[in-house]
Amino acid sequence: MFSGLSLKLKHIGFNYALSKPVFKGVELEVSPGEICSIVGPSGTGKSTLLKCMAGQLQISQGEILIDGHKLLGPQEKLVAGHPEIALVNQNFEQDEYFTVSENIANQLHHLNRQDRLSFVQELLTIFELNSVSNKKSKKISGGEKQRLSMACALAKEPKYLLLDEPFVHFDVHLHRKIGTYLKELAKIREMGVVLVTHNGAEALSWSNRILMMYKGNIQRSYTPEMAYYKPKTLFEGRFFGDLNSVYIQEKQYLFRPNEYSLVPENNKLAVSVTFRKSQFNGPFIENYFQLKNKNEIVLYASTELKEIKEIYV
Ligand SMILES: Nc1ncnc2c1ncn2[C@@H]1O[C@H](COP(=O)(O)OP(=O)(O)OP(=O)(O)O)[C@@H](O)[C@H]1O
Repeated sequence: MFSGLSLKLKHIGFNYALSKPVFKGVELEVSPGEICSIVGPSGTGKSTLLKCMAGQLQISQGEILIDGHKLLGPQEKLVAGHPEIALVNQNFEQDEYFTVSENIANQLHHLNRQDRLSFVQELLTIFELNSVSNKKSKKISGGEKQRLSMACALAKEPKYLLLDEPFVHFDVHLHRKIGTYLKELAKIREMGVVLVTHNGAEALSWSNRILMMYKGNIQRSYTPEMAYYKPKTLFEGRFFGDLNSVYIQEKQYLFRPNEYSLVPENNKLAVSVTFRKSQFNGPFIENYFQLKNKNEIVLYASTELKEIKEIYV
């Protein structure tokens, strides 16, 4: 499918000094052009895994291969990291005494002057940094620093881009714009992207593949459609939005708030419900119902479903 090159984790493990392993035996392969998201509970090791993949932390077992070559850890080389791998996290690594434009341009020495100027301008525009382009980067806001950090990482034209919650300060419009840009760029440049996020919607709309990490390893690999509509458990499915659970004859059925019918349908099972409340949510109304066992479910609809006593799932 791709050119055969990849960022490959072979059975890697890591522990902070004197602590028990954060993870053990992690296997992962990211191909050029692929966007792969990692989701999972807080403290499970997602950020640590990205730092290992960037060559910033020394793994305790296994190996990491970048396009077939071993990635050296910080104990094995003078300057930690790899020129083909860029990591964007909350530690913004900009030179505070350079302006925003200069910070971006400083990553572009591989280009000639004309291409450098036009790429700087493209990134300033995409990341909406034009109005602060001449400000020293120590004088810009937290959100602007985050955008600059991402612009600088993209300016390096890395083969692999590792993003750790890079969009937390972005508003809805910028979030969508940058996500779309990133997707196009990954495809055009054949850049492999690993995105760690708590935002399930982000993972669903941008990724080719979603990895679920918990209990010290990657437990599941899903397509976005499978992660949303075919989660293995309630625990996993809830990372991607509301998920209902009902028991019919002691068997659990999981379904999304848009996966129901109000009229009997072949192969669908009836569930008795009692309307509780509704809540406006922009494009739809959330209708909350109680089940016989007192558990709650939520259904999305264009109207209030006050009169409904039975649904089919
Ligand atoms: N510098 C450190 N020294 C010691 N332990 C650490 C250090 N950084 C993280 N940890 C521990 O390693 C484990 C994994 O942390 P990590 O930040 O990788 O998790 P995470 O899945 O990214 O969490 P979150 O989703 O909350 O950001 C946690 O138990 C954390 O407390």
